[in-house]
Amino acid sequence: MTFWKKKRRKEIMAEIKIFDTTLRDGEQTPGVNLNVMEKLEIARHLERLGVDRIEAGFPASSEGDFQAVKAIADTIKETSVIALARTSKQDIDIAWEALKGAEEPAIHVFLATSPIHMQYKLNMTPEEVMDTSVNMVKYARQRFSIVEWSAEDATRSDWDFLVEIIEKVIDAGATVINLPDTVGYTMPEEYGNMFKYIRDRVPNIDKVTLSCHCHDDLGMAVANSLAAIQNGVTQVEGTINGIGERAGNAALEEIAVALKIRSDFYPYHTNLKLDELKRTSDLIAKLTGVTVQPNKAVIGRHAYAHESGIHQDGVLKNTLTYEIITPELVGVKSNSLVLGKHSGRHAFKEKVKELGFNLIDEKLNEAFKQFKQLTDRKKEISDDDIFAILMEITTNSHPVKKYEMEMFQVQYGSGTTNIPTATVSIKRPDEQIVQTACTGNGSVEALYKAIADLIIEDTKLLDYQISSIGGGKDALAVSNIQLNVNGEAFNGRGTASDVLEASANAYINAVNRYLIKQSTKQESPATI
Ligand SMILES: CC(=O)SCCNC(=O)CCNC(=O)[C@H](O)C(C)(C)COP(=O)(O)OP(=O)(O)OC[C@H]1O[C@@H](n2cnc3c(N)ncnc32)[C@H](O)[C@@H]1OP(=O)(O)O
Ligand SMILES: CC(C)C(=O)C(=O)O
Ligand SMILES: [Mg+2]
Repeated sequence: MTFWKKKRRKEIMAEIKIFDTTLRDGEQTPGVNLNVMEKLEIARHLERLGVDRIEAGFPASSEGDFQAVKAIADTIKETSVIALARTSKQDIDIAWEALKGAEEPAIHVFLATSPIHMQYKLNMTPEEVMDTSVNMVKYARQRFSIVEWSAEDATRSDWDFLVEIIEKVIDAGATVINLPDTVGYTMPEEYGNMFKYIRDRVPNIDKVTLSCHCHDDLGMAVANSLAAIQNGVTQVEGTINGIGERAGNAALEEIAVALKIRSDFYPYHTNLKLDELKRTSDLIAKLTGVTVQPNKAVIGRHAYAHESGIHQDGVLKNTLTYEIITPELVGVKSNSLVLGKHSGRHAFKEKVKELGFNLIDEKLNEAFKQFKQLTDRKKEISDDDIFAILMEITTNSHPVKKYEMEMFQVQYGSGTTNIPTATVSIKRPDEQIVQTACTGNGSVEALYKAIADLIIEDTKLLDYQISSIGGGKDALAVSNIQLNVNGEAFNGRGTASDVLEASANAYINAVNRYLIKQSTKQESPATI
């Protein structure tokens, strides 16, 4: 295609807005519990990725969510920030308090419309659902110029009821209508037909943006979203890496890249900077502790790897034989700056930029110091190693007093005479240094028993994973754990060049995340 033909085609390609709900629906992934600093860093990455709207949370649901939405609304200026609310004046008021500092405050009000939800969950008649939706959309419009209304469980709702209620909420002032497939039940053709049915019958439908929101229970979330787009939807909701409640949400990276690669078939485009996808995905995987499966479409680690001889032969002759997406398109770098023992500040600063971080001088110096310490222990420093340092620096600097590991020693043993024994010394938040020794069936168990003894909070290990980042025998160990702290689940992560040190760091990290959450609760009441 010539340059002018391409330009002309782009002009006639309709724009699809990307609504990212990684921080709201994505955080509903079991065990995921992001703190304010982490959410803010994710929001910065989403802003740079070019999403059109960030759903930052559900402010009325908790103090932590309120704080995070407020911090994001006050900081993110290039992207519209939206928050979720039930059809309740109190939820809408709390959302306003969190969002009023945003460039363009927007609210997302939802109420279920399916018979099963109305009867059993809400205990409301269809008429009550209709009146409540209309009244709360009107109420929200008194403050917000953008009001999205969602018919929760739309795909199991009566289509004629949807036609009726949608017309009324648009008259009440809704500016976006979202029809979610809340339980991932629908099929592509059926979902597309539902949007067509609504567009053909709701007389004022052209006044609003139509939005889709799909879950992946039957593995159809991306296909369903594309079918919705083909039937008049101009906003698509989803999460990066497809994380979310149950089987997750539609993976935004898959939708955006499908639209790009098959632009011959789909006359649509998004505003995403596709080469930002990989680092955004990496950050979210690491902060949430939800790792991306290696064969995941678009951003999985194997998505660009060719294993078998015939494929390798084909790729060597012409990459197009087996590669429909180039790794560069989504920001998978093949030959970027390699850093090591002899690298200086300039190269390090460049690498920090390349990895998507923007650090003030003080933090940059701290990161450089940690990088240099690592080069004393490790010959080759990978991007993943540097990424781990930067994440700790940017998201772990909350002023709350935390637990710190002072020293630990593990004596390994097998058989009946040598019992694994760990001696641990930690500094508690009140600065007191305490020490104990414990035995266990293995080194990690002995270590964790000793740490648990010294931690004041009641802790119980729910899940433990260990993996490595980078290659070679001096790769960094990463431990991702889930810990019950005083009755609530927290993810913890730890990185170190030693497996036991990474494991210990993960345990302490999970408890410190609990402390950060507690301090957020005390700092500012969300109730107004
Ligand atoms: C499809 C979705 O993703 S919806 C969003 C889901 N997200 C969340 O639930 C966020 C986390 N949730 C929470 O922290 C809590 O559930 C809270 C704070 C929101 C509410 O907690 P509680 O007041 O203890 O209520 P609980 O969760 O037990 O029950 C939900 C109540 O909200 C009602 N409700 C559910 N949806 C709506 C709605 N859209 N509008 C108004 N009320 C609603 C339910 O009927 C129920 O009311 P009831 O107490 O009169 O029976
Ligand atoms: C709140 C709504 C939009 C939702 O997440 C769903 O229905 O899945
Ligand atoms: Mg959802």
